[in-house]
Amino acid sequence: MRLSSVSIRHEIQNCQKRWSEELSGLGQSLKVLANASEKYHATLEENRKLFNEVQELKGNIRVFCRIRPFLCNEDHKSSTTEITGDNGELILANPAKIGKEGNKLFKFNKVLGPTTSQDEVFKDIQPLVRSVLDGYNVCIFAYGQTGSGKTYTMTGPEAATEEELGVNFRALNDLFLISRNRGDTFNYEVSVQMIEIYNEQIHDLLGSNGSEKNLGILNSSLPNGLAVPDATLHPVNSTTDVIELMRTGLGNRSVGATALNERSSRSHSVVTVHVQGVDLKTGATLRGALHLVDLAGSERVDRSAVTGDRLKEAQHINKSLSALGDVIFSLSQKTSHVPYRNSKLTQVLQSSLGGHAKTLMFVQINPDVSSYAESLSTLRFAERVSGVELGAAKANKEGKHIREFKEQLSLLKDKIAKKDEEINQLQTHSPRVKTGKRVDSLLKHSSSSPGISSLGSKIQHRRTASGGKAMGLISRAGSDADNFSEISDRHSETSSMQSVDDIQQQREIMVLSKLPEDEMGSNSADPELASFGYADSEGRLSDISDSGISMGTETDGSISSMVDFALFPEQEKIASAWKEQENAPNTPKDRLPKVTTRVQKATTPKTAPSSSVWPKSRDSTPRSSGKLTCMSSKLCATHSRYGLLLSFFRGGKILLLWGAIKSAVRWLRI
Ligand SMILES: Nc1ncnc2c1ncn2[C@@H]1O[C@H](COP(=O)(O)OP(=O)(O)OP(=O)(O)O)[C@@H](O)[C@H]1O
Repeated sequence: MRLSSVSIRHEIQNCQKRWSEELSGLGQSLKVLANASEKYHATLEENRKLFNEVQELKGNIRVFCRIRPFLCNEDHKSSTTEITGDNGELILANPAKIGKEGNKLFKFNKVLGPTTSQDEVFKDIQPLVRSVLDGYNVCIFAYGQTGSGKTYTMTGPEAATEEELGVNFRALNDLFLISRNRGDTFNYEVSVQMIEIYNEQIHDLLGSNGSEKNLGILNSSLPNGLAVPDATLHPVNSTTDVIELMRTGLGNRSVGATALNERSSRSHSVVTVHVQGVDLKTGATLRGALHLVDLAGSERVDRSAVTGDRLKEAQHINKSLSALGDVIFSLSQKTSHVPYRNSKLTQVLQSSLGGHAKTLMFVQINPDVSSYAESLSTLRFAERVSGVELGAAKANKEGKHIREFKEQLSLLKDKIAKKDEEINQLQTHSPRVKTGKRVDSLLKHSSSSPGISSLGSKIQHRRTASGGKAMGLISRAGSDADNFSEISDRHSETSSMQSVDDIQQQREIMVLSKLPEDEMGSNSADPELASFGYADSEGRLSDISDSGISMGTETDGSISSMVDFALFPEQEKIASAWKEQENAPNTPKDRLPKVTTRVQKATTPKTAPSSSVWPKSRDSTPRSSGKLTCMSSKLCATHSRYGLLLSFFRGGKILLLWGAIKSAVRWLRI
């Protein structure tokens, strides 16, 4: 008995030993497993991050799917959606099909379940919002059927508590917070615009006189990111400012009651936050814009049981959303033409959908069984959106000088636009202009060389080496003529008084003719043109005067016919004049300028100022010689033909007057 008890004890001890050894072995392998699983999770997390980074580099539109909770009046038991883990996967189950057959799997950047709070939603998009302060353009928009929670996500419910505030408020709050924190290095200015697109019309929601006016959209947004420049831009400095503005804006939104959602907004609302930051050290500027878009509900017209105005609204909404779909589709197909212009919505969002912006879409889902069809089409649309690559986002950073140049450029563009407007007004007021398109082109031509650009051309032509000074002089005369015609066209052509500007222009031409030889470029390639430079002012006065007269006699002798011819050259007249030129006995055909346009045909034979302007030609060749024509065509090709013609004509008028005064004085002396 004793022996057997000892052996049993030994056995037990051995067993215990083996167990403890096995246990420690198990423990070690468990540790290895735990390590492996930890690594696996870390790798998964890293994979997700890398995937996001790749998407960011490609510039993919990020898609977050948010499923709203059941409302009181909905059947809580039957949901069409099932979230599988936190990897962005979502299963949509078809209530008509039982089992796996009816399940459809969708994958997005993130799926937010019905219990996700507003704060959690914002945390996920916070980095995106903050990048606005680094000069990026960001667009966040909510898409989904009516009543799926778009307004809840973007703005929050009516009379929201602090926890219920939506993305709009939180984003602006966050921007204020960060901009204040960066106060030592950056000076930020934040301003807000709020518009709505209702029945394809754009209304300002923050305007003082309501949202009645229909605003226009720019084809490409201004450097400051404004696509709708006429919408009121409110500077904001605090959260209270923002809340005030949002209230005003929301109050102005078009709201109608549909059978689906009592508080259903029937318009797309776009809140744009413009941020401009100046680096206090370098003076460089950062410009970012954040578009927060609450789209109107996508709905099947039959389901919302609407008629009349509401039906019209629904049709407009669906049309603009399908235009959005077309844009998304062509972006994902990388087609050369993207149909942005098919709707106001796509026009407003153009810079965020096709530019180097960061774009995120909240796809809102109503989990109710009755909404299965809408949920399916919404998720399919979202899947297509997530495949769109916009290209890597780019920050809008500008050095101090570039900013200044850009400002100057936009000022100059403004001036040009104003001049064009003035010309257009004059065109409509002048009875003469109604008759011909040619005047259009004439005026446009002169408007396209405003004072500043012609100033540039003056300097440039003065320095022209190959053409010599004479050419430069002619060029200058040409560019001056452009200005001249522009200025004087504002006044009546038949006005008895010449404007001071006209006289000054003529004086300028004369002063230039007196420039010293070295500046004139005596080694001019074209002696005939160079000789122009030597003409004394007196001589040129009479020359120009002659030219005016001879131009008149070439038509029918009357000044009015001369003007008519210059402005409205008839086809046959031009053709016959041109034929005459060609058939002239002393005209070598190869020296005739090639006629490429009607305008040139019209002006060339007539613009050829009489030979007296060109001393050598007067002596050696007949007026209609090929040489002269060639010279005049050179002149014409270099500069505004019409402008020059008018300039000579007007010069002729002044000098005619001047000549008359001189002879009167002489006659009195005699
Ligand atoms: N996440 C959520 N938590 C609680 N309630 C929600 C949530 N999402 C939406 N709701 C509620 O659902 C209803 C409809 O939401 P909401 O008005 O935001 O829909 P919508 O998609 O903007 O509709 P519409 O297209 O007509 O503007 C509201 O009563 C809202 O409070």
